[in-house]
Amino acid sequence: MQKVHPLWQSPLTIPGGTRQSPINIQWRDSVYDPFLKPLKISYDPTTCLHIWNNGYSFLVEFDDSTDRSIIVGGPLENQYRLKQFHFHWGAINDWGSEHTVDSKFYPAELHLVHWNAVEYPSFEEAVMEGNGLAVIGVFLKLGARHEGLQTLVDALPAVKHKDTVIEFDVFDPSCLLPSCPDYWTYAGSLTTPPLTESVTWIIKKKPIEVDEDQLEAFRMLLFTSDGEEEKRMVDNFRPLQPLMDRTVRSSFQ
Ligand SMILES: NS(=O)(=O)c1ccc(C(=O)N2CCN(Cc3ccccc3)C2)cc1
Ligand SMILES: [Zn+2]
Repeated sequence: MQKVHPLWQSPLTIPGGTRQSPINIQWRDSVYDPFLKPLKISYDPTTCLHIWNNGYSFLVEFDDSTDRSIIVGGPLENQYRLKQFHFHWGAINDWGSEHTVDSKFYPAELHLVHWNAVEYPSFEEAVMEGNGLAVIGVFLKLGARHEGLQTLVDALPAVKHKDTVIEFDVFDPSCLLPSCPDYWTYAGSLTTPPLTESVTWIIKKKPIEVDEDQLEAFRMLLFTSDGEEEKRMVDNFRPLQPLMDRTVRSSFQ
């Protein structure tokens, strides 16, 4: 009998899944790959469209009809277009991230979602292909207030309920990336339905710092629609999945 985690209403493990996400990154088991290139990121802040509470997280979505916001290099064969970014977080600061490092949870994790527009005609089709998506993961740790994040936090009360959207027309997500270029990379999956094994994960080694009020702003969002009994949007992370026959590579020694 498959274990079904109440939140995701999806099986905890995919039958026959061999590359599921998230995973624990055991630092000493990761393998330095000198052939990994630096990741090149170029985002156009005017491609930002809106913020949307989809009932799992809040997504900041981008106009992906052209190659104006892209990443290239790193472990990637092609350039990938930015589609959206979102976060996963906990009810308290002791957990919340999807990936862990040496079994340590961070209070939250940012995912910048990109798709292979060189090989596939749409995001929806790329979601179904082994090399369709590239997601940059950035850990959030408790510390100093993050000024770039604050513009996003200030807009969250407007998307408190599921299926609410607010226009958000200029934002450069590169302000949410740590300055350190170091990352781990491995072949994985979406961490929400349909859990397809289509993601090249690029997990930044260094976290960014955010303060308690900013994390609390995430926690005041709701899974529920206006008029329903309120359920706070917290603990929206998938449980860790088995590494199976995978190696995590590092871009650093
Ligand atoms: N946490 S994560 O980074 O792994 C992640 C989760 C969800 C998404 C996302 O935008 N969607 C997943 C598929 N869904 C729509 C869809 C498309 C085709 C078939 C079915 C459904 C949208 C992207 C990244
Ligand atoms: Zn995610």
